Amino acid sequence: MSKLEIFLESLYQKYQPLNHGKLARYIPQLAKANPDWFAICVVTTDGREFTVGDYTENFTIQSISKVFTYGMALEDCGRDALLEKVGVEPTGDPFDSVIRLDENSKRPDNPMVNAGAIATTSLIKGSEPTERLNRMLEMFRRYINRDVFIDVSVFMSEKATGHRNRALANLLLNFGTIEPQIEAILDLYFQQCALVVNCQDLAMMAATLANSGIHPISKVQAVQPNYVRDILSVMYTCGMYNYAGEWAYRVGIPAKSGVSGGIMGVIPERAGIAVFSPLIDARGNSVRGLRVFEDLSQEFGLHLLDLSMGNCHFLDCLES
Ligand SMILES: NC(=O)CC[C@H](N)C(=O)O
Repeated sequence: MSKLEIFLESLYQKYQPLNHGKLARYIPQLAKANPDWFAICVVTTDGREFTVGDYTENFTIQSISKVFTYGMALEDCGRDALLEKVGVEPTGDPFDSVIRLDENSKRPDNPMVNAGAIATTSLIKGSEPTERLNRMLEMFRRYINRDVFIDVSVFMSEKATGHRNRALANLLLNFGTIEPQIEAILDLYFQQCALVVNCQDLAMMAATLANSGIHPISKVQAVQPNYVRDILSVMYTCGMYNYAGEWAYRVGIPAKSGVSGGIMGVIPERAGIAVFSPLIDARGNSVRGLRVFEDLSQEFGLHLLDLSMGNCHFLDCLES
């Protein structure tokens, strides 16, 4: 067994008993998750996979989707046009906050909070909703390398209860940031959040970003390489919501979390890492996920600054 496999197994044993945190309840379907689910996956940029726990368990991707639709909007509109609509400034506020939107008016701070993500999704090109949805699914397919689908009950559940996101969309419309078809825009946003993935998929998606946008197995270019740095920059500064600063300090990995309990991290040129465990803290980040990433970063020198200072020993840990 490689050092990495041994370490992943020990992390699983160490944190499985940790049952702090709560299931997300504000989307009723998410409350049906099993609080014991726990998986860790690492996929290297050359396609080697290391897994432990419930790594084939399906869940909806939720906010982690924001990373990928941001990449798609960059391709569809270009960097400058997108920057005019959505900034790249961390907020320090909860992911669904309306406060800064009202203060700044017109331009949401960044694409990783809900306001910015809804504005980003509104920029995806296509002549009508089905075409936009199909283009989005096609984009996700390039990262996952198999057919993809949407969990209709989670989608309907969020559509029926997502009043806060609807309020954000109305504010964005009021400021002229998005077009008037807000129900169609929200549908596409809720659909992207309801994309079904497992932990292994997430690690593969992260490994694709780590590999300049090329899927490690299929070798398909999932996103143009010149946008990968933009994507990783906003993940690094804004991906963990109002924990982003502490995350950069303690973990130092460009990452994104979602309320269904996933966290995906990118180690440039080396690997993608994903953890899935649905118990989340008050900020919406997986409790076990945070611990696992902290330990992995410490153990193998995965902090971006460790990488640039030559203190990373990730490649050694792949050896037996
Ligand atoms: N943080 C999240 O994962 C939030 C995603 C959720 N669909 C929402 O928009 O509220």
